[in-house]
Amino acid sequence: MRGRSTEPPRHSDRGNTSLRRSQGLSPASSLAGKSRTVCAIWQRPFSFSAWTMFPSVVGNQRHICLILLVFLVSVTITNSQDNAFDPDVKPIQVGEAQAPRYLLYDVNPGEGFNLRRDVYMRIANLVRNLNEDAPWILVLPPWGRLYHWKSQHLHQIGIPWSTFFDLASLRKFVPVIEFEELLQLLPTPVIDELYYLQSYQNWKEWEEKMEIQDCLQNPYRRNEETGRWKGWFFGFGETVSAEKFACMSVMGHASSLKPFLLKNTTGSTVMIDRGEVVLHDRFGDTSYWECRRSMRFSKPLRQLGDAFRETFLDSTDEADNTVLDEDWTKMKRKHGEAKGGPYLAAHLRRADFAHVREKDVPSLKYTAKQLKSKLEEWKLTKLFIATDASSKEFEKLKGYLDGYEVFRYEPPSEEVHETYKDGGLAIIDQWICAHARYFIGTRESTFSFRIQDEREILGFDPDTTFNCLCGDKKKDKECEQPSRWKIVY
Ligand SMILES: C[C@@H]1O[C@H](OP(=O)(O)OP(=O)(O)OC[C@H]2O[C@@H](n3cnc4c(=O)[nH]c(N)nc43)[C@H](O)[C@@H]2O)[C@@H](O)[C@H](O)[C@@H]1O
Repeated sequence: MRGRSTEPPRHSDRGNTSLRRSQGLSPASSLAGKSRTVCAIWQRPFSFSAWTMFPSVVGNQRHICLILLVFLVSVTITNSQDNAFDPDVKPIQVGEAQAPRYLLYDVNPGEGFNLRRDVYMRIANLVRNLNEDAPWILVLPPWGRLYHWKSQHLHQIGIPWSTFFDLASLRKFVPVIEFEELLQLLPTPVIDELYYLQSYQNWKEWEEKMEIQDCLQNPYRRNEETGRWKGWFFGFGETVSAEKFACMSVMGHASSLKPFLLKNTTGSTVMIDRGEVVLHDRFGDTSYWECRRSMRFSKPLRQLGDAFRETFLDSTDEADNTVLDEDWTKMKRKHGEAKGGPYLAAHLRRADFAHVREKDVPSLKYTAKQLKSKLEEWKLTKLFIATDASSKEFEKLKGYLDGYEVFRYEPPSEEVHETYKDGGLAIIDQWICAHARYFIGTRESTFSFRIQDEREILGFDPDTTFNCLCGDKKKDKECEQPSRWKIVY
């Protein structure tokens, strides 16, 4: 299967053309809210302050409400008529709002943080697509049990998304809630339907298809007493279970699950595990980038990164032209607008990566040689290194970089590490790399890819972003540089 341990090919283009659409909830779901608003205004006397500012409008209030109501009903009916995949869907009647349904997902336990972020984008686009027809809410899978999070003294399970990301920003793309919020809403901690995705075996030609089949593997177990299915459930497996379970073979894009979810499931909570099996609907289009832009890091993490930049790297947003608009939907930068702080940043992925992708990861000595050459070219003396290398390796690398100021992020207190965990420190590393005058990453690492995205959002010249270190053996050959996946609005 493509795209398991590494990011999927960045060229997925087959898919549902209906993905290009305006933002926000579907007409159906927004109708539920809008109809309530309309009725509230209808019943309200003329004291409603915004309206009283415009007497002529207030005078026609009832007429406007009536027109709005007729318009909203017709929009809903038109949309339901457009619904090609399910003729049975009934148009929603005013005052009869559909309850939202909840989509949960999980990813192969072996995957790292930044590949998981990529899977979030596939599922978020699916949920956005679902919302064109019915109100669905995406349930954010708590973070935990990640192979790369090595700090044993920290409890790193069941971490809510708000620790790492700004939920208000995510919600400007698609409705989301934390898993623990969902548990508070449910009468019992039971997920109605659970589908374990798997790839088709021995396929010859790629075609979009799916079917319920025997499980090739299954990490869930049926409890004979209750008949319910038990499993990891983001570390909440002691209490959480699923009512129904099936394995589903899939070959397709994330939104290929839409008709299945709308027509073949009835539960109010539906979970798909192994979300990485489905591909991006489209890689690199406007919708992809909107979702990516909505994945703002949480403010405290950004502030910690900014404080480090200012203290050690003489870097501030004002001086570097990297001022962030708090509302991502309003932020649109041109390439080259961002200048970046007076330092060079490198992401040096080592640990397991150095074994799995031996040819792409240079030795420390050759890394230093490449970095020195870039520092000279850019006339910079400060170097920030984000790395999962051990302290011993880092000191060795520093030894090769004599004459330069070399920095690595250290949390200002143990409390910061305890609060934001290994995942938070990695995000701060990414944030600092994203603000450098010049960035060079590790080939094929999704950690480096996400830094490249961030720099595209900030408006850097792509020449300063899409660069990677070369393996030792590539010294004399041409070293392939990363594809330039530029932002589109
Ligand atoms: C070999 C493969 O590599 C793939 O990793 P790759 O794409 O680089 O990137 P990720 O999927 O993020 O996984 C690498 C993890 O290692 C840590 N890490 C890597 N580089 C740094 C760094 O510079 N600073 C800090 N603080 N932490 C770092 C961090 O926890 C990060 O999420 C994995 O997704 C696959 O599961 C597999 O392990």
